[in-house]
Amino acid sequence: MAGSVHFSGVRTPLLIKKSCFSRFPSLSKSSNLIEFAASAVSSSGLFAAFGDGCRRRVLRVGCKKGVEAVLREEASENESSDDNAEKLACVMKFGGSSLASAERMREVADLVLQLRDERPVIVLSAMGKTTNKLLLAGEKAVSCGVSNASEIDELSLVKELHLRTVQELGLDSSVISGHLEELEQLLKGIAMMKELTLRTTDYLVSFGECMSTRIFAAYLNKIGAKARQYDAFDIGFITTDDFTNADILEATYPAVAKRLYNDWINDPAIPIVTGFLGKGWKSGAVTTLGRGGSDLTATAIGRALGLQEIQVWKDVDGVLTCDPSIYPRALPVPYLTFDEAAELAYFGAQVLHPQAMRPARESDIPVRVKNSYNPEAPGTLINKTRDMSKAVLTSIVLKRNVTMLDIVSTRMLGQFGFLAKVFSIFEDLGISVDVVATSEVSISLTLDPSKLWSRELIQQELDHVVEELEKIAVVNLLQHRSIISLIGNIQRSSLILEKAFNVLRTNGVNVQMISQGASKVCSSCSCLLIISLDDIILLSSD
Ligand SMILES: Nc1ncnc2c1ncn2[C@@H]1O[C@H](COP(=O)(O)OP(=O)(O)O)[C@@H](O)[C@H]1O
Ligand SMILES: N[C@@H](CC(=O)OP(=O)(O)O)C(=O)O
Repeated sequence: MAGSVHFSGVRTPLLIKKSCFSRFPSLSKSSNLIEFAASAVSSSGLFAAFGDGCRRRVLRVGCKKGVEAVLREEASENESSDDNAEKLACVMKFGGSSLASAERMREVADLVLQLRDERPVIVLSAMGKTTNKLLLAGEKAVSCGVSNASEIDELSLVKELHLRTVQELGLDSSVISGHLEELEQLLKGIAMMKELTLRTTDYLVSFGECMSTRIFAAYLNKIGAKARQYDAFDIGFITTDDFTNADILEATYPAVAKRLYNDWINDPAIPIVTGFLGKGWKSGAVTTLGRGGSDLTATAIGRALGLQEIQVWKDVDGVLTCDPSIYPRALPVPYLTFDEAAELAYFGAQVLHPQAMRPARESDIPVRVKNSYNPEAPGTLINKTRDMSKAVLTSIVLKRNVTMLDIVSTRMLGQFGFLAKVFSIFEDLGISVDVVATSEVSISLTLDPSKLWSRELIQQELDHVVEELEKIAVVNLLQHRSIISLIGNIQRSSLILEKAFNVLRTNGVNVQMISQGASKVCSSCSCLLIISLDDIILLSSD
């Protein structure tokens, strides 16, 4: 294959079904449009800065002049009244795996109190596997009939987990009973409509984070640590209206800073914020940031408040050399750059949300990945740069069940406009392209199903893509491929590839596509090898 290139960032917009939410009053949690919706789109890009006097902290604010002026004014007012007050200094995010039970909530509360001097903002995901259960409950509600909606197994499991947790923590069930009733009503509504839109899906899963944060805040208050619960969609997390995969808009940063900062100054209490959730700037409805999106909530808060450190607490000793479910002897990687971490996440490492590094990188705030089950472990520290002199291969990521297309032009050599036509087809169909390799007359690429949340591309969509491409090319569709991403030192890429190919050859595995992305500025590279599913099974068992 000649002239192989890698475009890791070629993305096309997601097609979104029109929602029927407005016809569904019982589902309409919040119909208010966001006050500063206009500033979200017409952001002036002006930046204001105010420091906290004693710390390396610059709050950069990209917003419309009006909001900016208000903020600056309030900041200076606040600064005069709180010169000696201690400011919020770090954000600690705990995922579902850290919050699976009452016992885990207690342990996380102990951890938060031990690190109280760091004056943290806490971001929480839903408890355990609640998000998956809510999604499944929603799917079942579509076809189970209104009278059966209350009996959906997953609803019972969610209720049971949350009520048991509340009881074991010695809290009053009123902390979440309203949410549980509303959740049941919502499932009945879905059953009645026999339809689950992306918008309703987001509203449905939001119950997980809304309940976990309420329980945790109530527990901290009960044990005498003053805490205050916040729903992210109520404190300024403004997003696009791309339900199930929304992007945070710039207006979020000043709004969140203003709300958390003012409350902290006026009446200090540990802020407990829902991860994963936002508010669509046009619809005013609850949105979510894509699976694992609480990591992004944490880094966005870090950037909004100009904090000193962002901590992401998981159930592993940091970012590991590969997925421990594939290779149990995987080791923690002590240091990573933002670019390496983003690359790792983008190519499928479940440990971090693909977009989470962006706010941290933009504001240059270190991110520490720690283990809530083993707080003593040093974890992984992610920064702008690191010493690469001894680095060879940093991490291996496996992405399974990838669809690959070989597209060969039916025209003569040297035809111009072929690539443009191919990509415009993907753009029109709203399908995201992942890895790309080209030669003079052909192009091989893989399709990224991640924008179509929690499901693979369906056969109908694939048939449609092939049909459109066949108008200009001969197309070969290959399903069930796997991408092995080798993330390592750009200076050692030949050594990395030599070793990788040695292993593959020894195991009789043929590589069907190869692509290397390298950035001259970030000194790391990612080599992507695409092989068949059978071969990956062979390699994993070896
Ligand atoms: N390279 C990797 N390093 C660390 N964990 C990984 C990696 N690849 C996959 N994982 C999986 O990611 C999980 C941690 O992420 P996640 O489940 O999202 O945590 P949480 O829900 O607490 O945010 C680990 O339990 C591990 O199985
Ligand atoms: N609860 C959401 C958001 C999230 O970030 O979860 P976690 O931190 O447990 O991966 C999800 O399951 O996707």
